[in-house]
Amino acid sequence: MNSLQQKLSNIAGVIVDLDGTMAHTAPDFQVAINAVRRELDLPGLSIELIETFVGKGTAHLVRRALAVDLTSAQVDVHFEQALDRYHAHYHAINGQYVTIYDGVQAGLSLMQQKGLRLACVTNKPIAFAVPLLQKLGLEDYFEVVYGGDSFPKKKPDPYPLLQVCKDFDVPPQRIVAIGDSINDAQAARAAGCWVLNVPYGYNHGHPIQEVDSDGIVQTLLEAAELISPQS
Ligand SMILES: O=C(O)COP(=O)(O)O
Ligand SMILES: [Mg+2]
Repeated sequence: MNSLQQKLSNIAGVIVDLDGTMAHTAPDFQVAINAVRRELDLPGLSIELIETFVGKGTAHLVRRALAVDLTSAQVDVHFEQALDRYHAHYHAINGQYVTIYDGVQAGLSLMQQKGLRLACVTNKPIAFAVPLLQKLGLEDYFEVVYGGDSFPKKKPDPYPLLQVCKDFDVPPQRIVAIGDSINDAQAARAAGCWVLNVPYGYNHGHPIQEVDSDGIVQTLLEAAELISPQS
């Protein structure tokens, strides 16, 4: 057993992030953001740029997408309506252009077979998160799902992760959080959970190797192979 496997033993539950970890959702974000920008007579943005805005919730995404060419005073003027329009556009397409990353179903299935309890904690609004999980056929893996608006605080605040620990009635050191961004790692560290990062998602344009975590796994299946409920 290597030292990472040792750390990830005696685990009771796993908290999995959604955008950039289970699902490549940036194409949906691009369609909805560019629809809002079109209504404001602004040109479309590339998926690569939009990916750097993902991970801190919808309000952050919309603000950053407006700030590409508007001053901060102009962003303030347009923000509320742009957010409303974004919600409408996103609602209309949620999941349409999304793909699941390799190893997600296999990883979640193996975690379940090992007796690990599963929660999904995302910064995506809960009204979008649950239908997306349903559409992708992933909803049944999770005992609980929390969105960025489920509580007054979202990742990188530890609050939603600590709530899962309470729900499962297990201490944070028996929980592993898995995510694609520094938000997931900071929330896990602050909660006292273990944290694994995946390298294929959206880390605000920064290499995932710069993030303080317990390890990087290539897929959720690799994570599932490392994590064990036995000490
Ligand atoms: O909506 C977002 O900002 C992304 O959310 P997630 O990476 O926490 O799933
Ligand atoms: Mg993410």
